[in-house]
Amino acid sequence: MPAEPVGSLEVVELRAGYGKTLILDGISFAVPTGGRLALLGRNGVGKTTTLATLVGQTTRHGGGMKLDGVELGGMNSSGRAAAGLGYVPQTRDIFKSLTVEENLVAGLKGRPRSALEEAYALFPRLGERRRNGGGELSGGEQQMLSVARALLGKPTVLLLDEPLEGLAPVICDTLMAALSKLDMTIVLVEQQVDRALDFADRVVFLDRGRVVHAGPAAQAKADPALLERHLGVALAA
Ligand SMILES: Nc1ncnc2c1ncn2[C@@H]1O[C@H](COP(=O)(O)OP(=O)(O)OP(=O)(O)O)[C@@H](O)[C@H]1O
Repeated sequence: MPAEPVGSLEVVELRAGYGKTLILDGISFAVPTGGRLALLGRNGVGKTTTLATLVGQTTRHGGGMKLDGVELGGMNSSGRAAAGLGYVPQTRDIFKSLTVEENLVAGLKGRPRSALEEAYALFPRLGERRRNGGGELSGGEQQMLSVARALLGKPTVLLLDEPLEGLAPVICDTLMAALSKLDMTIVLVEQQVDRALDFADRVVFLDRGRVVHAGPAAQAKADPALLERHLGVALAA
């Protein structure tokens, strides 16, 4: 019997924020199993808040979010991770005082140590640096470590918050090439709009906590007026 498809995400009329402050004002979107969604918008429109809400780090005021049909709203963060959500926050929260390998072990979640080879296969650089401290790594290496650690938990949906921030173009290339090999559902928040639209199959634009456009990524990339309207930028020709 074929395995059940897993990793479908559905967000319905989600309202959430920080304490009483409402930031997300009824957002809805869906990502099918294996889909790649770019979540874009100007600064401060609620992209990080959307990912943080999915993993249970904000106050939910209404609406819901389902992973493979199971409502996540009532679960705490570790329950959501166990349900299949992987999260790579903007802060790249690796342990700087631990080695690369120790950081990865912290992401194993009960899996055998041999699973570390998956991380080293995806990012050979981490294998070379396995005995270095997290604090000794370059920004790009720290980001690789942050992504690799999230992947070791075997998520079915990976949430990535601005993974390319502050990285040199050649490192961005390496990271995006590795992410492109992943066979899972991905939601990507990213300021590098052209790279995000190349990576994703669909895009959602947010503005002030609402969805203002949803559609195919390629179509958005070919529509400078749309990008200008929702991002205030035009892509280089
Ligand atoms: N911990 C917090 N407490 C209160 N308000 C917050 C908190 N974090 C973010 N906000 C506010 O929520 C709004 C949305 O912020 P969010 O970080 O989700 O935006 P964003 O679209 O990810 O923008 P950016 O690209 O700047 O990260 C902003 O007005 C921000 O000031």
